[in-house]
Amino acid sequence: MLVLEDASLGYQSKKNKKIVIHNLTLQIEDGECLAILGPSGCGKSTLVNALAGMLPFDSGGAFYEKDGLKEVLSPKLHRIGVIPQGSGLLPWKTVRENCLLPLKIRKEDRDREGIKELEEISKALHIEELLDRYPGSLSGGQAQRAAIARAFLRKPDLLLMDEPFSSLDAITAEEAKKLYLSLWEKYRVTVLLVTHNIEEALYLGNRIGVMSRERGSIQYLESNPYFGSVVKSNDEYDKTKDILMKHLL
Ligand SMILES: Nc1ncnc2c1ncn2[C@@H]1O[C@H](COP(=O)(O)OP(=O)(O)OP(=O)(O)O)[C@@H](O)[C@H]1O
Repeated sequence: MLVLEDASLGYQSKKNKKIVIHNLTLQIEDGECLAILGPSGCGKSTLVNALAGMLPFDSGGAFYEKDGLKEVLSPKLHRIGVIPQGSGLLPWKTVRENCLLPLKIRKEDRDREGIKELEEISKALHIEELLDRYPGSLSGGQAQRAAIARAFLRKPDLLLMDEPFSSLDAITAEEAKKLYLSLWEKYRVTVLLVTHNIEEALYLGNRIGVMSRERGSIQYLESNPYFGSVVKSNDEYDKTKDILMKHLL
């Protein structure tokens, strides 16, 4: 379980410190996807970067609890996967090398096992023909699916997704989300998804939180009956979207 306790952080300029996340507390259960919606500039990427270990918390912090043991969340101790808005693939490495790199870096080069799993995951994401290609020769949707493969191959303790489908056109994004979800259902990874897309949050989040711009606080839609369902439109669904939209404004 991921636990964020009274976490605050911000950016220091020459003149002052701008606090972006104020005393934020949240939990994500093992195998749960918490989708956080928030208006532009409310601090979604800042939160993701802090959880990925790229920005330090000023106070409070993030912890990973397993089997009664609570440790400070850290990329040194935990496998933290990130799927950013752009794929984040290294352009000078093939898709296969990109996918296996995180295992190599952490000396988790599970050789045959890793290679076999990569084959399975890339088949599930329909990218098995692309493994020896370089990212520059892929379409946006293909590159994003490669980034999903790379993240799942690590079997992350925590997967962070920052607007992972927002650079794709609607049809490509829908396909990539469907493939991601089928993989998530198989691996049951603990996920924090940040997005400004209400329908995406309703489709991919077991639970939805809305982050406000002013206080950095989060209001929750505790249960999400639309998780995993492609809903075109109906009164209840539209009402739920309206409620979320009101929190966002
Ligand atoms: N490196 C930085 N230095 C100073 N301020 C920053 C830096 N990065 C982000 N900010 C500021 O922190 C606030 C939160 O930014 P952040 O990128 O986390 O928001 P966001 O919710 O992800 O926005 P968006 O949805 O537009 O990507 C914004 O006001 C932004 O200008």
